Amino acid sequence: MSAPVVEVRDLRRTFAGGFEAVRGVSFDVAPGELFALLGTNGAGKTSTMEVLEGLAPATSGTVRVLGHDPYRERRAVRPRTGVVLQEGGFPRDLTVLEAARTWAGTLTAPRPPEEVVELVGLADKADVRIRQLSGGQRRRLDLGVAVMGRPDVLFLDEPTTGLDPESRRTTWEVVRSMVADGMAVVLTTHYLEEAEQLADHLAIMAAGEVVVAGTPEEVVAAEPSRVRWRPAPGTAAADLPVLVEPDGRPVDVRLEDGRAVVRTRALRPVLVRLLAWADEHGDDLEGLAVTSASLEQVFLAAADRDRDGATAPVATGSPDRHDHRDLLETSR
Ligand SMILES: Nc1ncnc2c1ncn2[C@@H]1O[C@H](COP(=O)(O)OP(=O)(O)OP(=O)(O)O)[C@@H](O)[C@H]1O
Repeated sequence: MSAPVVEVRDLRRTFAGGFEAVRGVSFDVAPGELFALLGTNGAGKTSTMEVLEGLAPATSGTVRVLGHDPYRERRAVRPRTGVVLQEGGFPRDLTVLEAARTWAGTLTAPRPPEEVVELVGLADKADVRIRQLSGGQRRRLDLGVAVMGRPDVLFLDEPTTGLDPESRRTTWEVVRSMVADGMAVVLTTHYLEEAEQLADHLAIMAAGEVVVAGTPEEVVAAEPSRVRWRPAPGTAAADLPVLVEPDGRPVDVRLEDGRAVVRTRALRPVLVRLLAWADEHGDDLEGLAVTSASLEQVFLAAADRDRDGATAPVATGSPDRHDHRDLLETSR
């Protein structure tokens, strides 16, 4: 396997005043991989990204980008890194194409500016001045400029916040094509759909720690699916089915707000057993609803842990997955 493009080991970052915003974060990003960093507001995503981008030193721990310390060895890292310029990076009197050409002039082997302008869907705006672009169009120009030098790694801090769905899609297509060409991308986002669509691996941060990490499938599989129904009036907890998972572990079955609720990571076999139990006991399982775990559910559970102040990492590996989102009617 090729060496990781980004290696983060036990990264900590404490701000002046003593606030520890990043508390022992570790992850790797391989070439041609998109890694998404998710988390609630203030979870520490930007504080982490700034260290990766070489804008701030780590307080402790190790960060390597392309084998170098991005802060101390900025010169070695910077030319091979894609950075999205802050808005206003170009004189606003320049047209889109002039700005792209100006930037190309600073690079050793740039993509042709016309190609980049086309790539980010701004071909029809090539001769429009930057001051006349919408905010979303400016963001796309920034992205085009960031990938113009064919960097090995691209850092994107909330690249699609505030973009309309079409601009967001264009951004996704650009990022996808870059990843397909072998670029590594580290992305922070508040859009779970974005992470689900793009990420090879993701980590959810809460209060400065990674609380869940893995492929999107692993992360979702770590959260139990739920089966609910309305039991007959007067049903007590002792009347609920006693179910076991295929490995013999007892299934969590309880009464919640007048509903019977089953939580399991082995949805299919447990559902089969529940239906057999219902047949045997003449129970209609009225209002039966199956909710497969979703990234949103995992995110909300992580946010809850954040609120509770308990951020023990959840290990995810390659669990025996029973993902039947396509087969079952789901309800939230
Ligand atoms: N310069 C600073 N000095 C002190 N505390 C800071 C500083 N910058 C950020 N913080 C704090 O560090 C924590 C993490 O902030 P950070 O911007 O990394 O979060 P985030 O996950 O990117 O959030 P968001 O989703 O809102 O962008 C927050 O509690 C924030 O208030």
